[in-house]
Amino acid sequence: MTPKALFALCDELLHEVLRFTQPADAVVSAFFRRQRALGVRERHTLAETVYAVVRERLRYQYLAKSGTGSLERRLILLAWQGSDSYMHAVATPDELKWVATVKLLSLAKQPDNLRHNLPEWLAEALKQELGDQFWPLAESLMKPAGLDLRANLLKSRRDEVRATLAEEGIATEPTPFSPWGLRTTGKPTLNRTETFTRGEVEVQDEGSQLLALLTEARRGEMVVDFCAGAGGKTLALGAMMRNTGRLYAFDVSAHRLAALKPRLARSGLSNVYPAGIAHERDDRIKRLGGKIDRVLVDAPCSGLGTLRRNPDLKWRQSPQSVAELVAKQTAILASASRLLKPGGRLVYATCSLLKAENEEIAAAFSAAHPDFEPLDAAEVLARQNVPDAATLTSNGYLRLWPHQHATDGFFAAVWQRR
Ligand SMILES: C[S@@+](CC[C@H](N)C(=O)[O-])C[C@H]1O[C@@H](n2cnc3c(N)ncnc32)[C@H](O)[C@@H]1O
Repeated sequence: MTPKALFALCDELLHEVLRFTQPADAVVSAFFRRQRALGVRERHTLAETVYAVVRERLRYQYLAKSGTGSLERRLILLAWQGSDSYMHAVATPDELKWVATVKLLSLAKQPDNLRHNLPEWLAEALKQELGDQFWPLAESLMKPAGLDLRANLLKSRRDEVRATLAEEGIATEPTPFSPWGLRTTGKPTLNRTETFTRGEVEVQDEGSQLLALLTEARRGEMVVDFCAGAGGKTLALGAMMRNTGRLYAFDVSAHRLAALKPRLARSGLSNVYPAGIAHERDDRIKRLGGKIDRVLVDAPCSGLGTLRRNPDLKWRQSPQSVAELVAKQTAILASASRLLKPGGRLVYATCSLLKAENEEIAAAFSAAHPDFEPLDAAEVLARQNVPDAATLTSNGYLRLWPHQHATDGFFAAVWQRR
């Protein structure tokens, strides 16, 4: 494809993504499905350029106030992630001069929003929560995330998986906290490796692995993954249970549960029972009331802890959408808790950074449910051989931050039913 044609496609894709009516990853995948002629590198360039604009949208829009041509073209020239030769083939000498000049502008004396690139409501909430840690967090949220993997201990060991991946050209390091985790650099195409097709490894952020560990799920138990989605945590729970007992994977989205099927087949698990539910008070939940040993509620949330991967979420969420999520989270947690037997374990988790979806939900649940005793997440993780577990928690809750722990932002609260 000629540089000019690639720029034209980038313009079209950026225009679609910046409408923010659909998740950016869905828009990008649908676009690539329509543009079959695009090669791997071209796709990479388009996606990375568009994501760079979304990540630092306020800064780029400010810089693009000068210059000529359509706004999309100016944004692409500023954020271009492809080769310089393409840039030189497409941009006029004046445009090249303009890009070089505006990129040197200092934003130090400009309003904060041009540096943190967050909507005002979110920046305010995070500043209140984090104080002087706000800026390190804001900076980390503008960087792309690395890729973490989880070794499937049902099929292999972490060091063995690391060795076979290395043989297949993928270098990894053990993650610092999760005993199953491996961290890669760059973006390797994992699904072409035999280690992956044999089911010995899955993609999973280290933070998600720690959430699964908080359940302490064991052999022979009855366990529910209440909001299982495509089953990232289900697979980890099934392996913790050593493929014994019964693990229900519930979700209201049949479409998401369908994505669990091929992953289950690779994983070697046969103790998982995926089931679509209509809502959190579905009859199936009532029938299982009081019978379950462990329940993980990986609640639907704003996803703001994943801004490194999904930077469009900051432009798609709002105080209104967060308020709606809070109501949903409260209802799901209350309903899911009824599944537990006395002595059973409840874990509520989100990938949100906001107190409203995290500590406030957990505190309200504790106040309304005196029969649930809060457990200290650091003690639970230490029992699961997580090193330095106390550095991962605050006030007894798991609190992971991209700038501190190099994971996505995660929260979890743990209770035991009396
Ligand atoms: C954070 S995602 C789950 C991610 C998944 N646990 C994983 O590890 O890949 C939240 C999920 O909650 C589901 N959900 C939304 N409302 C629900 C409800 N009332 N009951 C159960 N699941 C619900 C969504 O469909 C979504 O898949």
